[in-house]
This record gives sequence, C-alpha cells and structure tokens, in this order.
Amino acid sequence: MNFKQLTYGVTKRIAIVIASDLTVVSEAKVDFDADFGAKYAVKKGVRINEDEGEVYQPVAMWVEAVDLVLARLREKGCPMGQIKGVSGSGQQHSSVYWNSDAEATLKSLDPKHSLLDQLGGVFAYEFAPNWQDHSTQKECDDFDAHLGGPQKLADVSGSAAHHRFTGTQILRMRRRRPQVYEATARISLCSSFLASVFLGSIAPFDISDVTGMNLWDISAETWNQKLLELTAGGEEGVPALRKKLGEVPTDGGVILGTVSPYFTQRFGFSEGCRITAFTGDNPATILSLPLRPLDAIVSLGTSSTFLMNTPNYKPDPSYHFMNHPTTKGHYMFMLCYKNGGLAREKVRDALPKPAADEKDPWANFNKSVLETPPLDVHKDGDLAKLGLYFPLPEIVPNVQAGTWRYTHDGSSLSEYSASSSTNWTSEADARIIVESQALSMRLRSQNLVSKTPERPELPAQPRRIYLVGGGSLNPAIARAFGDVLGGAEGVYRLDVGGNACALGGAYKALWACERGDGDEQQSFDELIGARWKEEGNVQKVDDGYREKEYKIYGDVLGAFEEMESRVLSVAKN
Ligand SMILES: Nc1ncnc2c1ncn2[C@@H]1O[C@H](COP(=O)(O)OP(=O)(O)O)[C@@H](O)[C@H]1O
Ligand SMILES: O=C(CO)[C@@H](O)[C@H](O)COP(=O)(O)O
Repeated sequence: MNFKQLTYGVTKRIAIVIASDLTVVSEAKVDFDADFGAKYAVKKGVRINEDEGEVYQPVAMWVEAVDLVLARLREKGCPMGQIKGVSGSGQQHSSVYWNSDAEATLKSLDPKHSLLDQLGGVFAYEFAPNWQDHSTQKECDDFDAHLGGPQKLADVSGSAAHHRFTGTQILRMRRRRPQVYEATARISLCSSFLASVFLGSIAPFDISDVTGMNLWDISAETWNQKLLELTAGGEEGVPALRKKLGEVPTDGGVILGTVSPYFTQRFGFSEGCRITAFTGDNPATILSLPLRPLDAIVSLGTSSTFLMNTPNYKPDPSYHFMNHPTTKGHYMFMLCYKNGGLAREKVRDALPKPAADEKDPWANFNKSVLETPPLDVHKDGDLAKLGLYFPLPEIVPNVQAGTWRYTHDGSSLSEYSASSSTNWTSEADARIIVESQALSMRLRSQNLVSKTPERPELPAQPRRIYLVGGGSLNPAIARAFGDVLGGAEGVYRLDVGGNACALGGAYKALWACERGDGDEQQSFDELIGARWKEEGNVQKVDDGYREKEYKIYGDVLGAFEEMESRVLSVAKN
C-alpha cells in the first residue's frame, strides 16, 4: 500500500496529499474570496476596521473551509483511507480564542453535521486577528520596554515587538475586550487551531510557531515569566494565562494523536491516521526542500519574505529568529516585508502598457529592469540611485507608507529632487525597486552568510537562492536578485511556486510518521534529503554571483542603510 500524507495549509487554502517518495498524489483548493467572499464579507480573505488598524478573519470561515477542501479532495478521487498522517501550516501569529465548551465539543463532533453547525458556539471571540493587523502599537511599546528595550526582547524571544505577534495581540485583547479574555479557556495559533480540528481536541502550539508570539524564551525553552506578567496584567494573572496557552512539546515531530472520528466517518480517513503538530506558513516553507545552512529562500508573493536555516542565533530588532520547525539547535532567520508584489505592480503600472499583442503584463517592466544598469549608473560620474517604495506601512524598517528617492555620489547621500539635473525615469524606478528589495535582504542577512565551502574563492554570500511565490516566475527579477544577493551556486525557482508551505507541511507529516525511533531516528534533512530529487522540483533561473555586480551593490550597502535611517527619523510608523 502506498504511504500517503495529507497537509492542509490555511494561508494558501490548499490540501496536498503526497506519497512516500514525495510525489504529489492529490491536491484541492479553497479560495476565501471566491468561495466565501460574499457570505463572510471578506476581501482578500480579511475584514478591516480602519479606525483601529484591525485586520481580522471570521473563524467560522476557516472552519467551513476545512469541510470544503476535504470534500473537494475526495471528489477528485483522493484515496482518503490511505492517508497515514496529517500535518500542515497556517499564517503565523494569528490567534483563536476558544471558550470552555470547546474541548468537549471537539471531542464529540457528529459526522452527520458540518463542522460549522457544531463549532459555532465554541469561540469566545468570533474573529481571529490576521497577520496584517496593526492595532497594537501601544502593546508593542509596552513589550519593547518591559525587558529593557527591543534588542533585549529580541535576545530573549527572537524578535522585537511586532504588531502582529501574538503576545501583543493577546495583551490588546485583554485590554480592549476584557470579557473575551475572561471567557477564553484556551488560545490557539492558526496552525494549532487547524491541528485541533483534525485531532478533535485542543492541540498544543508548535515549537517553531510559538516563537512568533514574543512570549517564548528561545534559549530557556519555556515561557518568559516577565512577558507573561505583562500580558496577564500582573503576577496573579499568570496561572490563568498559562492555562490558556497550554504546554508546548519541544519535538517538532511529535505525534499528537490520531484523527478525530468526525473525519474517519465523514471523509473516510483511516482510524490510525496520525496528526502531528502543524506549523506556521514560513517554517513550513523552509521544509518544502532540504534547505541547507547558507541556502536562502526568497518568497516573492503579495508580501516578501527572506528565509534561511541557520545554527547561528544572532537576534536583532529588525528581523526574526524562530525555532526551526524540525531541527533542534537550528533557527529560521526571517525578514518579512509587507511591500512585495503590490509595490512592484504600482511601479509596473506607471510604465507604458505593453503592446496589445503582448501577453505578459510585466513585459515593459522586465525590459526596464534588464536594460537599466545597476543603480542606473550608465557612465562614470553618474549618481547612483537608491529608493524605498512602500505603498503600505512597512515592517522592515518600521516606517509609514511612502516613496523616497535618493542619490549617492560615492561618498554622500542626497534626497532626490525633481528639479535636480539628475534624470529619474519610470524605467529607472523598475530597476531601483527590485534592487531596493534585494538590497534590504542583503543588508540584513550579511552577518549570517559565510563563504561557501566548495567555492572558498568567493566572498561570503548565500549558497543557493531559491525563489518561490508569484514573482518567482519573472526572469528579470531573478536576474536582478542574482546581481544583488549573489548565490554561489546560482538562483533557482522552486517549481511548487505558491504551494511551498502546504508542501512543506506534507513533508513534515511524512517525516514525523517515518523517521523511526531511538538511535535509528532520521532527522528531517536526512529523510527528505534522501528522497528529494532536484529534477522536477527546482529550475536554475540565474547564475547568481557575478563579481562586478556583487561588488557594486556591496559598495552601496552603507548608503542604503543610511537612507533608511534618514527616512525613519522623519517618517516612523
Ligand atoms: N510574472 C510575474 N512577475 C512579477 N510578479 C508577478 C508575476 N506573476 C505574479 N506576480 C506577483 O505575484 C504576487 C502574488 O504572488 P502569490 O505567491 O501568488 O501570492 P500570495 O503571497 O498572496 O500567495 C502578485 O503581487 C503578483 O504581482
Ligand atoms: O506574518 C507573517 C510572517 O511573520 C506572514 O508571512 C504571514 O504568515 C503570511 O501569511 P499569508 O498572507 O501568506 O497567509
């Protein structure tokens, strides 16, 4: 019998079933807007309360999506009864507030009725704050101050305070909606919420996803007492908060139990099908291939993320360290930008439209990226151009929306003015925005990279750069990222594209079920590395390191950093 796994990633609303040899057997999808937009009044999956900066999602929509995606999977002929293990991924940081009826209701779900019909009454709050929520500035200030500053908080929890991080969200919930906080018996993250539904019991947090809360002490491997006190409103509130949060297993491959009878009877899962911890979408993305230290994943979706697997813990307020989801002693280094695809689209749309017979809407943008030299320096004496393009308030750096253009003469930086003699065209913007996104990643990852052992003659840089997400389809972006970031072995496109996090969840389930025990137990990299084939999974899209270009961008990293500081000093969020 084939060994099959199922994963369900709520961020991408995708269920993927893979076989033991990692081939994809079945896939199904739910689209929040197309399937539920009218019913739940969501756009791009969320609701927004502009006045308070709240971005949130109805939990009922997630619940209904579970039934729908599984029904679609079964309709496609997926052999549900052969699925041996389930894991998955969900957007990071988002929180679900269960009331005291939840545990009993989850345990006694009736397969004749839908999840939605039965889980309607188990939430203390009917919404889940989304990762784009930015209602918690006051709470962030309190978190940053509480341990003595953002760097101290980052040293302990892996990150300075961020609007979306769950600790700040829970603190705001207690202050803004005290009745909800009181009525909450347990809190789940999006990932552990999904695991709970499959398990028929409230599942613990995942060891990687718990590090997206600003509450977990990474080196002590436990909750930070002081941060719990802040969140709970004093020492006396901590026991109740601890109960709401639950215990956290430190093994990412822990089997939490078998699938709830609801799923065996309603969808034909086998009774022995095992559930392992679900993780965040980004930790799951780094599990979608055997990612070695020094390799980097750049996700070019609506937002942009830069991810690395590293044994070096060097926290800083401008980025995140999280526990690696499967490998103890390793960390996921992450940069998360709100302005990714949308910002590039705005620059693209300011260019003349491609000719009517041109199918690729990016054709003119790409031509501009490829025909503009680095930093728009055509000849000696030209000023280098640097810019920041943030149609949305940005996370890295924490700055309000805006566009800023600067020039650099090799030693000093000046804000660009339209009246100056320098010509700054829309075509230049296309090159400068892509460079800017990559320069920010290079600046912040420079202390984590070292020389690639197989190519010691090259400067420190990532070994391979894997592109995922919508923007990974674009050859001009791949080229410009290779120019700026290098890549000793080149730039690759991961063919799973937007499904990387769902696929990573599936690999995690496979590893948890097949890794073996005791001395024989295989690490994630050993197990997946032995079965993963480059062919069909990745495609080389650029050579990566080019000496001349790599140096040009290295020489302006300081100026880029200074531009950010200047912008921050006048335009902080
Ligand atoms: N050929 C392309 N070139 C550049 N950007 C692209 C291209 N195709 C899609 N995109 C961008 O990809 C983004 C969507 O990426 P995707 O990974 O599907 O989204 P999400 O992060 O929401 O899952 C959009 O902002 C879109 O502009
Ligand atoms: O907040 C973060 C990472 O810290 C985001 O990466 C979200 O996890 C993205 O979720 P989706 O929009 O892809 O669902």
